[in-house]
Amino acid sequence: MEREVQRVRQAFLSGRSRPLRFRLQQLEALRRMVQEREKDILAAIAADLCKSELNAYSQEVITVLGEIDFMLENLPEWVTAKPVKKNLLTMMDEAYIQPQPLGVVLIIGAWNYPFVLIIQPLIGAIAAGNAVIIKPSELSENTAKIVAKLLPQYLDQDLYVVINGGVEETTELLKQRFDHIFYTGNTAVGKIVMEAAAKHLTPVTLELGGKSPCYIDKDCDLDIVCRRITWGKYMNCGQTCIAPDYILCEASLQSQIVWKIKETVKEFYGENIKESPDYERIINLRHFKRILSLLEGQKIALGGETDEATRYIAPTVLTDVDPKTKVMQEEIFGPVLPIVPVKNVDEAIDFINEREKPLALYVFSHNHKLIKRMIDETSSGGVTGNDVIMHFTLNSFPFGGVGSSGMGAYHGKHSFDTFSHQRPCLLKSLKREGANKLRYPPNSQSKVDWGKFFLLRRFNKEKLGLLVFTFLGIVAAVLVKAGYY
Ligand SMILES: NC(=O)c1ccc[n+]([C@@H]2O[C@H](COP(=O)([O-])OP(=O)(O)OC[C@H]3O[C@@H](n4cnc5c(N)ncnc54)[C@H](O)[C@@H]3O)[C@@H](O)[C@H]2O)c1
Ligand SMILES: CCCCCCC=O
Repeated sequence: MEREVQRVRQAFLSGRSRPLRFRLQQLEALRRMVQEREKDILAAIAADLCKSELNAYSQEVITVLGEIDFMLENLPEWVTAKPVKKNLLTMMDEAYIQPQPLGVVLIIGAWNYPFVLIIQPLIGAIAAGNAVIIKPSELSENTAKIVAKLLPQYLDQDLYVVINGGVEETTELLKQRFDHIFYTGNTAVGKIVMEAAAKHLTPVTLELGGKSPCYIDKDCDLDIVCRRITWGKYMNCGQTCIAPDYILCEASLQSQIVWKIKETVKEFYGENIKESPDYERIINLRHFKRILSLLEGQKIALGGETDEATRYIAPTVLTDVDPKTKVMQEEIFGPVLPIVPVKNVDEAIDFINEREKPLALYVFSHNHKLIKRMIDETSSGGVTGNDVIMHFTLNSFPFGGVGSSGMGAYHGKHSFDTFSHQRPCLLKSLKREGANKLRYPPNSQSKVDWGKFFLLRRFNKEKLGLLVFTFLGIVAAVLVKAGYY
């Protein structure tokens, strides 16, 4: 492992990942890989999650292609040095911020969207000029294998390396020194990653999970609300980091919500859900059993049917859920939707604030003020009002968590920034030494006064213009009087 990381570091130190032209060429090669080997990639995702190729394409491949195009379009502007505002002491100097690659980046992916969750950060890391080691999730083994097979066929083999393996290999990998670690997965392992990173003072981005609440106000169109929630909750069989985890609403709304979700489930997946190409399966038996255990003692208002052999769990809704029960203590990450009755929006806000900060928050209401209030008085990684999931799709947004749902963010320019060091560069001349005398010892009151003038004095542009104009006027008058003109 050590030798492998060393090999990647040597490739980074060769400097070839840095030129803009190289980065663009690698991103184009990655796009070619996705386009030319689309069938293989879709088949791998489909095999891992019992997902139709159409769904694999629209949930993962589209995002990857969109991200590459966005980078190719904007990278030339992002890599250029940006001049910064100067003060009176540096007025004659060159001052700019130059984004630079961090070095060797480790990307650890999760299994639930196994392709996009490693390739999207990879795009950002390449765009920022880094070398990368990718560790896909071992639970989505088909995608892990295809990525390990394809990447070396299209990208620089020494700069971008896939290492497959489970906990043992990841533990070994985490002992190595990296310049950034980008981890996607559960919060418990997030802590392990951060602890390992701390040994080398390596910065981390942690894309974690949590229980994302969904508040439904009584003032809304429940048909539309339930259609949107059904889509976001049961997509990928509930195994989505930003799926609405549970509903908060007034008790009287529960029966209508259950009825409307039931109708929508029928509309989306037909009478026989097991036959629907749009309904996935739970990733493995361990997660299947974990989700089943969350149903114990609950009032199942919809669904609840399961089949262990195929790891099928029907779209399920629980009503009158007690917040103290197990289903409300951990992220569900499956097709089970508890409804927790609350009296009103105040109680909903308190409920959210008494718990860990979630990755996403959803609020449904015709009342814009109520949505704004919910946003102002709570905290979460991201928010979508009157819909679910959709903030993920806008790459001008930073995507990430807050508190126990994660730290750092990515997507679009935010990925480029995450994998870059914003290096401040101040270039002075060896001339004009006179002005520098002010800061050299021995110090004096008049030097301090000049320092205050140069560094603390605020000029507004008009006043400064007037000052310069007056100064030039005086110089001109002196010169005229001295007979120069
Ligand atoms: N914020 C996001 O973007 C995002 C996206 C997807 C999933 N998630 C979250 O991830 C969780 C589901 O993923 P998961 O954690 O089950 O995925 P997982 O089991 O695939 O684990 C994630 C990665 O961690 C590694 N890993 C597991 N145990 C480890 C250990 N002890 N030491 C070192 N590495 C280890 C795995 O090899 C894998 O690559 C959910 O909480 C979900 O909300 C978050
Ligand atoms: C539509 C794709 C959503 C991907 C969300 C990633 C987290 O699980």
